[in-house]
Amino acid sequence: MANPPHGGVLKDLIARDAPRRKELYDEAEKLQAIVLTERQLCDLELILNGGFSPLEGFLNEKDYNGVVADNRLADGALFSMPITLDVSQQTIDNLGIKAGARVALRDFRDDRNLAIITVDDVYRPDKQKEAKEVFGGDPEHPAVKYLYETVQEFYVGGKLEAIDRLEHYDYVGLRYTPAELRLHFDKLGWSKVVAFQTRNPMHRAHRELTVRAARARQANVLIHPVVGLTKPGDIDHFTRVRVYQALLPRYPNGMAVLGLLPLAMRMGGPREAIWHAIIRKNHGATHFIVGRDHAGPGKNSKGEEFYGPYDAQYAVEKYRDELGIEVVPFQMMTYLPDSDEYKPKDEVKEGIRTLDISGTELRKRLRTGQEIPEWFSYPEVVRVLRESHPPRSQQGFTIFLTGLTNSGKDAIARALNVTLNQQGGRSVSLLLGENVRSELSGELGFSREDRDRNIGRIAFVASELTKAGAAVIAAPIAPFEQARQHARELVEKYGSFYLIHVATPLEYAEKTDRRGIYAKARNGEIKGFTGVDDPYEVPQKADLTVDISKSNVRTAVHQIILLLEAEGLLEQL
Ligand SMILES: Nc1ncnc2c1ncn2[C@@H]1O[C@H](COP(=O)(O)OS(=O)(=O)O)[C@@H](OP(=O)(O)O)[C@H]1O
Repeated sequence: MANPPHGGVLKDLIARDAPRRKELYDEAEKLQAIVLTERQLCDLELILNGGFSPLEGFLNEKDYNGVVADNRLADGALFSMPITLDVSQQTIDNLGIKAGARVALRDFRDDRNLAIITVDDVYRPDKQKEAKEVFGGDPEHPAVKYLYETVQEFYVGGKLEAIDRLEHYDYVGLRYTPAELRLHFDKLGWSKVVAFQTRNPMHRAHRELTVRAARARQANVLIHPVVGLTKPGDIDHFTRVRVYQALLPRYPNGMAVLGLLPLAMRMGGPREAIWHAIIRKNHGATHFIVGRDHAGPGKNSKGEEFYGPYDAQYAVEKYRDELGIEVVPFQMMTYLPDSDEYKPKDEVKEGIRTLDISGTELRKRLRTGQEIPEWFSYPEVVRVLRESHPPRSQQGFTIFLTGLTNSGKDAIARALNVTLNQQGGRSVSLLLGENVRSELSGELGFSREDRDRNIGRIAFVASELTKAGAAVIAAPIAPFEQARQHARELVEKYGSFYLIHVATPLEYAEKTDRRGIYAKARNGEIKGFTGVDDPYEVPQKADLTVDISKSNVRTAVHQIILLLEAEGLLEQL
């Protein structure tokens, strides 16, 4: 038998309300609806399927206050994370949200009504208190930032009735609800299950750790990775799930099961560890691994940890009797090359050689294509990671040339296009200012606002192409620093961005202008022309500055190629 859920009863609202589904569906069609955000949707899914038992809805003020202050719902039950439905004053007014009202909760992805909330109360949370008590208060903590920057001013509390489950289109077969997982364990005859939480790829150390934890208790393993929302910058869940799938056959004798958890993490360290344990208990696990710095968000900008390395372990220890799931505290595993085995760090005798590869080092090796040794990970796992992290020579990038009309930026862009095509290995996209203007920005003029919009479009296209692995060459005037910076930020989400300032002086650009465009600007035929009667902000930190009046197009292209070469972006021929 699987572990009893938190509070004794699995609050599987989907199953509970199934007989009334049609009735609720029809009612919701006539109700006002709150369209849920991504995080609210994740929370809703785990309320509806019982993953957050004993919750049956979003917290009302009494429960919220108890959870924030004391890790307790109003009835005294242990619960450590405030699960709240935040709305703006405008939404409250528009939808007429007040105590007693029934409001539909809608999925923004497909406009389906998933539940009805009967409103208990609408209240204004003390965000400062929530930030401090729940997350420790550091304004740089991602959940605190989210609380201040994204969460609306009011919370709506109330119980839910379930209309339907959320639709998923990825890894459907691995998305077990708590009830499904419990049934699965029953079918397998598993009575002891050690759950392992992760938001990262798993390697040999994790496999050794989980097998060790299970063997010591004659238990099985639930690999229970988070696929809802994790920390920005984490490896995407698509890649991670392929990693877990590749790792699974490495467990002895079918010891482990893989199930995906649609949780929106808060990176709340100790609070999060208690919450995670409750969630795993609800999914039927009897044991839960809590490692070093469990669910911690790393360091703040001053280099300080948000939590102590073992704060999460102390927190679960404090509530061990009430938790009803045995917490397995774990040290970091380290590799002992002389005996070719993994051991928890605290069990390694002094003087014994150990080897580790940090997350940063791993990312570097993936980026550069450097070897990842077999003692660290399995070849099939590394293969999956390499597919999603091609070496620099196969990654996309954007060369963003900025400068005055006839500065030579277009000639450099065209010549670079030819040079990169000759090199091969990537598709090359050329976004010349005038082409973008005719194909994408036909309705825009040359006011600051329109220019920003134009650069915004170029940045969007460049970032999408960079994501797809292309070499992008953009050559608009882009006279404003802010818009160029925005373009950099957008592209750098997916690849490298290089700002090339074509700093050919105005006099030269004007003197050599065979199209007569400067003449038109001078005699007033074209108004607000950059360099003539409209400003050009000189880039503060260009990656390269070239000047056609002093050298030539060939030299400029060569300099750019050398830059790309030095960055490892060009195939080593
Ligand atoms: N008022 C005014 N100011 C500046 N440029 C003007 C203007 N009117 C038309 N043009 C011609 O439009 C071409 C494309 O400009 P951009 O899209 O690169 O400008 S911006 O980056 O949006 O500011 C640009 O050509 P290239 O510089 O050759 O691309 C200009 O010649």
